[in-house]
Amino acid sequence: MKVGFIGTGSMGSILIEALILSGALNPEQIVATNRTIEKTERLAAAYPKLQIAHSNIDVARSCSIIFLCIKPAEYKTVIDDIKGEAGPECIVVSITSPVMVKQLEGLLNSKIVKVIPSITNYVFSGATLCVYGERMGEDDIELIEKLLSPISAPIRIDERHTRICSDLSSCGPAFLAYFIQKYIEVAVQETGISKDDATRLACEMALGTGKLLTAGGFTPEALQERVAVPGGITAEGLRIMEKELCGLFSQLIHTTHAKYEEDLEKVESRFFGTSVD
Ligand SMILES: NC(=O)C1=CN([C@@H]2O[C@H](COP(=O)(O)OP(=O)(O)OC[C@H]3O[C@@H](n4cnc5c(N)ncnc54)[C@H](O)[C@@H]3O)[C@@H](O)[C@H]2O)C=CC1
Ligand SMILES: O=C(O)[C@@H]1CCC=N1
Repeated sequence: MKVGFIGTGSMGSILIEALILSGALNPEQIVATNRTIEKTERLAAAYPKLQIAHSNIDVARSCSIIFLCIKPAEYKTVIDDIKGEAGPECIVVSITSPVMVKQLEGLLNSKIVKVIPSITNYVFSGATLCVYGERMGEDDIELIEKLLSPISAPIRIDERHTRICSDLSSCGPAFLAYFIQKYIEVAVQETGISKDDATRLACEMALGTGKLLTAGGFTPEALQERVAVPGGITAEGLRIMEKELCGLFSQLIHTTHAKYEEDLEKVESRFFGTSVD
């Protein structure tokens, strides 16, 4: 089985490396290309058996699974490139949230699955969000989940919830990292602790908290309750957070969803020419 990657930018290269390092794929099973081919050449320098393709058509011609690791604006070109080659037995995996499975089913004869990864997959953790198209049979689903399982927990989602699921799973690492960065910056400014010490402590804390909230069996509520002893210091900190952050998350979700609606419209107009703008 050959697995193709069109787009070896940030997410494409993370997926390729994670799949190789986890043992899910051997480098010789991978055929990859990118508009700027040097990006794929850099990957091939690290994994010499990985095959570089010099066009999107070559990837489609040689692979039974093709990952599209490109941005929404790039779909039209790539779909036009591969549609003559990606046949009914081929599984096309799209990793982009505002491109709908139905849109791809309308443009390609292949089986379609949307898989939204997360940077956390690089360390074999986090989710991959899966939306299966109508042409995906049980065997195809099993094949895709077998491929994704060594690097993630594949979780089936309703496509209507793509945005909020990717906010939590894929944008979440950046949001959490922002919180940690600000906490460190202020700790340094206010107390004179070194940035290195503060960073080490905060990052070890984040790792341990993640473990408690997964394997450790804690819910977020139970964890707070356990740490915030009555009359203690954590409770005072939580009181401030509740006061200062209460509107933040709904603003965050409204903002990501508004941007998503914009992207959906742009994709619709590029594919079908029916945008309002
Ligand atoms: N970065 C992340 O954490 C996540 C990204 N995604 C999604 O993955 C998609 C790609 O994101 P990134 O990898 O971060 O973007 P990126 O810009 O780093 O990578 C896209 C790659 O596609 C290549 N490309 C563009 N047009 C092409 C064409 N016609 N043929 C071949 N290659 C072409 C570009 O040269 C670039 O290397 C986006 O839709 C993003 O929303 C999804 C989940 C997480
Ligand atoms: O920032 C972005 O648009 C992508 C989607 C999910 C994570 N990164």
